[in-house]
Amino acid sequence: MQQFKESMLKLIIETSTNLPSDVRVAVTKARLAEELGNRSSLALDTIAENIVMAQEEESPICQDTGMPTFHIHVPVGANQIVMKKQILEAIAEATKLGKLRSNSVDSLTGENSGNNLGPGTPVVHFEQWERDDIEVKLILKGGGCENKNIQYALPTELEGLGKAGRDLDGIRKCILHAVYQAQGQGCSAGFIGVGIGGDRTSGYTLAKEQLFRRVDDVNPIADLAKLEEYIMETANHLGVGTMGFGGKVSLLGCKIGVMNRLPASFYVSVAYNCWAYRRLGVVLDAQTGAINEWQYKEEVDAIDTTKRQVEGDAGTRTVVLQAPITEEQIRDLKVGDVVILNGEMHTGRDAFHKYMIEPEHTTPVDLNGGVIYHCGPVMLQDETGEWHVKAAGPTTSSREEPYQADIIKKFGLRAIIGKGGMGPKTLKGLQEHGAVYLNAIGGAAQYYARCVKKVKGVDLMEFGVPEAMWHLEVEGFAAIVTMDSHGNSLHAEVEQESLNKLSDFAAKVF
Ligand SMILES: O=C(O)C[C@H](O)C(=O)O
Ligand code: SF4
Repeated sequence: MQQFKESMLKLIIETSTNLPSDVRVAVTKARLAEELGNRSSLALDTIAENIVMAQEEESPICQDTGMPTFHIHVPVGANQIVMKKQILEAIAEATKLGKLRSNSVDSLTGENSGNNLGPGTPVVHFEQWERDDIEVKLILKGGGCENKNIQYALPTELEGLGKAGRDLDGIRKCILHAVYQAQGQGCSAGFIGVGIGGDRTSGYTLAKEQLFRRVDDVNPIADLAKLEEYIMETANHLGVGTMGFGGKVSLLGCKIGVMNRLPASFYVSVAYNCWAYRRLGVVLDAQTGAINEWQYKEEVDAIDTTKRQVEGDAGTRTVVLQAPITEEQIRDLKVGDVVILNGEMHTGRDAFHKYMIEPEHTTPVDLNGGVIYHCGPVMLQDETGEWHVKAAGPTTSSREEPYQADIIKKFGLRAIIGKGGMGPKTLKGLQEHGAVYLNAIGGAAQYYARCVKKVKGVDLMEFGVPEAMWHLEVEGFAAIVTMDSHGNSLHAEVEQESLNKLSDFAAKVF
């Protein structure tokens, strides 16, 4: 097993940087299906470019490299203790190389372990089988889409769909609702794994196991094959679109599994995975640990990175801004404008907002007219001590909803960049204080990393790398105004429209 650790390191790096072939095919299909010239198609262009960049640079597709979860099949008698130890070493090594973000945080103290190791991280499941080789599958599922997982207990009442009973039709309603409630926050268009039955824990496990199925397989259970097909067709009528921008494609894959349940419980558990659906597998020689075969890696057509939309399509206006920004410049912006940002921006996410809301705390730099980017980047420090951005896409903004309006006021911010949109309190704050919300393309971590020309410094490092306040000099950072200073929110609009469409599917189908 002398090559096992090296094989695991290869698997981790490939999974983080090189999207599986079936997922690439699904993204390409989405680009062809989306209406040319709309915002979702623009976002898909960026996603396609990002996928290719990540592979070329061997850098993380998305900065959130997720919870590394291994599913391993071993022959009887294989030494699982040694394998687990080497997996942990490979995880720490991949983190040091900037292929994984340090993502393991002490839930009580908030301390980041720095190497992706800690209680519960990574997740490693072993199972024995009768073959004499080893199979290791790995999924890197990020936190934003994990937050959009949902578990239903039937019977229940669902907004837009009414009663969902303990039958196939009730299950159908739960799954449609799951896609609706995710909106763009889990970086749609996503993939869902569904677990019917089990208990609260095994139901979710079953749902997550579905994510190891191939996007193009056909469910062996006829009823579920029919349901999967129905969901794929119907969910794409909800109009959520890529990033929740509205559009024809909201779902890229749906896989449903079933297990028995207790008489009193009927769970439908849904695991939502973003478009950055990073999972690969390898088959290893059990003696040497060498890789004999890769899974989910077929020859497929290269991702076409030709822009399918040109600026100015669909009446899109492009505005170039240099930070710091004036109130007048902000008041001029409307939902739908594309902003190209140059100058300085500062990252600030969960720990930053919670800390800065306290009256006695202030930022180490002047933020008047400034830009806060909801982002937890992957960073590497060179021998001279200089920091470099390895991946830097946006994180889900809605988590900052309780704080954002007050933070805008307290520091005189003019722009907030994130993804998935924010709620009514922030919208009101933007209007009152003359600020704007810009939606960057979730998961496009290489695309945005390229816009960072210099890391000017870092503060609040005690929060750990993803949560620290990074001061970045950017050039050509493109994002779309989705909430303006006049009370308009594209997110509120798309959510309402998709709820209306959801109610079109309330009638019994199965
Ligand atoms: O933690 C992150 O960087 C992003 C997260 O996966 C999210 O989708 O919000
Ligand atoms: S930022 Fe988006 S693409 Fe990245 S892990 Fe989170 S949900 Fe997935």
